[in-house]
Amino acid sequence: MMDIDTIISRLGGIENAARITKVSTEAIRKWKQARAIPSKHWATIIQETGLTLSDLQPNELSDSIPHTCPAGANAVLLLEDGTFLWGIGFGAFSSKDNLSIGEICFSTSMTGYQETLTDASFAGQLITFTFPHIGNVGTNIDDNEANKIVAKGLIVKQPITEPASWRSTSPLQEWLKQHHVSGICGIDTRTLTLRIRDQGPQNALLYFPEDGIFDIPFLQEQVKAWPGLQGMDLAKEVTCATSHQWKNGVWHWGDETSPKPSKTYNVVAIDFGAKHNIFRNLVEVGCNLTVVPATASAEEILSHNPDGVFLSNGPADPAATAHYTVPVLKTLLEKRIPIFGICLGHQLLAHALGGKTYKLDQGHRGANQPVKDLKTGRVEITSQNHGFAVDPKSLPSDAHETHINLFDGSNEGIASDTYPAFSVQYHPEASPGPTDSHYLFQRFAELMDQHSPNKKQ
Ligand SMILES: NC(=O)CC[C@H](N)C(=O)O
Repeated sequence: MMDIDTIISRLGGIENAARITKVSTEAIRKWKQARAIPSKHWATIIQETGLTLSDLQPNELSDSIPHTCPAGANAVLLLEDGTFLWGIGFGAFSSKDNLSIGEICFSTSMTGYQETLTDASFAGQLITFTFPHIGNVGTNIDDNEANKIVAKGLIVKQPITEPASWRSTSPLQEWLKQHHVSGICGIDTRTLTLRIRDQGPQNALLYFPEDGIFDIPFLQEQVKAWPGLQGMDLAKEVTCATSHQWKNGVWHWGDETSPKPSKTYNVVAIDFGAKHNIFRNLVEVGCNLTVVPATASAEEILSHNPDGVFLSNGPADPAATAHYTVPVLKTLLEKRIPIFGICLGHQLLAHALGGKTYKLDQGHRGANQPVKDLKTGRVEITSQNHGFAVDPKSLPSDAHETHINLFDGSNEGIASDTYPAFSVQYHPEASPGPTDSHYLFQRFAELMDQHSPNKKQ
């Protein structure tokens, strides 16, 4: 780790440092005194001194509390357990009024960082990727799963490089800036991941101040005071404002028009923070989609004469969202409307059937989770992003477990024996991830073929 005196001498002393950074010698003396350099000067200093990230970043977890920012770092990641990680910030600067605070989680996906950052299920969470190179292909206008970045912050190992893709329309750090989201690099993400794995989910705060001033006691207070995801309903914050139609199907290489499905179904999708690729896949199997807000009443949903209802993925604690959705879902079940749920939708269906959910010690986030279909014995490699799970023992006798996770045996799917309703914990739409489970969209179409209330009329 290089200290501030060495950096100033590398720049050729105070006079030269002032000339290179275009600030007064007075200001350089203040930096020396405070042992901190404001963030906006780092790019120039790195360029002029030829310093590398490893010269600047301690790159180890520290439980002791350094009250001054080490020279070279300009951003910090604080964990609730007292861990400090100094690093180099990118994307938007932080502000004290709008902190990047939430639960820290890791994703093992090697691709699809843009889809992950825009997946609304990540509301209230900071994401660290176990894959060290994030940002290599920039960002583009097609790979969004929502209209904005929903994750609270991004934590990566390597600095973001120039985008190497013909599809890129904006480098990752610029795109983050446009969406007012901060990132930090130079972090030992392996050690960080082990800490999250071993100690379980906890609060974290990423701080990248423009003025280089770190009010550590304030930041520590904030990270401790954040209430945590348990008991939190964030679906209301990420759902759509009003009902609307969804028309786009899956994007086919070189052709933006999907083949016309032979049958069509009237489907109402309840949006708890839905990923766009789920809707595209539903259109692909013939669904005419009406998307309604998370708080839509049963009357409103039924007024669309649905052949089926889809329950989307979404953020935070299903038990909190269940308070206002279970009465609606119970009405739909009683009316024998075919129901298909994904992730949060799966957990809400379990609640409506009388089951319970709990917080996992270790969430599943990545594109490599093996799931076994208990009926066929077939194993699917799935894309996942969840921190809560359905307790299969809590299910009533007329509902059964259909899929399990082969990493930890947790529940991955349920079906009702009384009602035409089934759901999965994982993400058959992938985006990012493998497409082994696409058949589930077809299964929903078949359920509507058999049980649509409109068929009987
Ligand atoms: N992707 C999702 O829908 C996540 C569901 C829920 N928020 C969980 O973390 O378990």
